[in-house]
Amino acid sequence: MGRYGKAYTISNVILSMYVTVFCIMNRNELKQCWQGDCRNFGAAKLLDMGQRETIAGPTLEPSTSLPPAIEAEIDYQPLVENFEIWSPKFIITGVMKCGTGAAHTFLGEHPNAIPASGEAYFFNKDKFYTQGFTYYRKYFLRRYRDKLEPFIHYEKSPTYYRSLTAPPRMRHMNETLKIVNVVCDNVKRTLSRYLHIKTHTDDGHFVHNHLSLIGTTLESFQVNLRNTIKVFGAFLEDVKNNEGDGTMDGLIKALTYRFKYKMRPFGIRATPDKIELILSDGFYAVFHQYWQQFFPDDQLLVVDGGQFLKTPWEPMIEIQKHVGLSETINESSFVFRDGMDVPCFIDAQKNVNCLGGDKGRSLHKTLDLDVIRALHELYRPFDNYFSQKVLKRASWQWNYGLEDL
Ligand SMILES: Nc1ncnc2c1ncn2[C@@H]1O[C@H](COP(=O)(O)OS(=O)(=O)O)[C@@H](OP(=O)(O)O)[C@H]1O
Repeated sequence: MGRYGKAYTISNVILSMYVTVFCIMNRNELKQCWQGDCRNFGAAKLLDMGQRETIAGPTLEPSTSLPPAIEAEIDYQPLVENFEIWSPKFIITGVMKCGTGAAHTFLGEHPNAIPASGEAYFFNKDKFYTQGFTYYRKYFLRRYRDKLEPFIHYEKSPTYYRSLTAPPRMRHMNETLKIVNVVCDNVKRTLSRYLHIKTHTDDGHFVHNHLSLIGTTLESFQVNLRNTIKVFGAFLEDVKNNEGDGTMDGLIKALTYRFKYKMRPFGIRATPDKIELILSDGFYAVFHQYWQQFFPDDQLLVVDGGQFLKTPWEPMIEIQKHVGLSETINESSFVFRDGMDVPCFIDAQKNVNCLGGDKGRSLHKTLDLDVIRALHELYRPFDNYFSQKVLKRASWQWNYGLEDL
């Protein structure tokens, strides 16, 4: 072989090495790697091929529109072996007290769905996330004899929906993950949340005495709530006019900024009135738009949790379709048992599965009419913005406490 022949062979080898590397990495990965950041190098492909026990993350570029402090907090954990097999394919992310337990329990009756063994709070609590995916995997090791292949794992932790770290961390875990968010009438949610805090403070389950800050009885809670609604309403008006442009759009944008920077009314430290924290948990539009930064709309399902009390098959059919399960659970899967005013699951052998005793606290309690009205007034523009502008669907028919008027 002559001098030119040798040079031709060497340049062909270099070219084919370059083409191979380029095929493994996408254009962005390559560019980043040239610039010295090779964390993303073929990570997803290595995972598919199962070549290493742990792989370096993240598989996706971090979002560009997060405050630097949050970017730093995300701290992606490496994925682990056999991840494709055990990891959840969908997650119920909230909303706390909206019927997430009903969604989780009823889905657990599906022959191809395997629930996690508890609420993991893995993606929003650093003390769990920093233990890595080996720790998270433990939630999915339980064996179910009655489940059929192919099965899919799922998890629910009802406070993921309002977390800054959960969406990017989940996307890092699996960019095709399906999300289910159960929202509900904020007036009933406020009552349920109070009763939840009261029960768990009284039984010593909660370490901090939140109850003393919001009202030790339902009566005193309502006295405080009346005052908070007034002060909070004025605060929101200020934000709308001074930080937004006086419109609802502007208010939502300003609140989104406040959410991302953990300011009042979202940051625990920045919000001295703890009732405001309960109320801002109902600004679903703010949270949902944040999730939209990380997942496409067709992976984000929102259902009305109020339906779990009357027609649970409706949200169940929507959820099964969304996560790719057969529509096994339908109207015939539910029964209203004598003496119980909530639907329970009934299987082919006539076994009945009702939700545990800590669900249904709010069903025989209510708030005073003036409080109900004031809360509806506060939430109506937010709920309408969420349904019409964000989800592009008809308004929710939320009128808790006003049904018979
Ligand atoms: N079928 C059925 N059976 C029992 N309870 C039902 C059902 N469907 C919805 N609900 C309502 O769900 C409320 C609890 O919501 P969550 O499960 O999301 O609560 S939690 O965040 O997990 O603590 C719970 O709120 P409370 O009434 O305040 O307990 C119920 O009203």
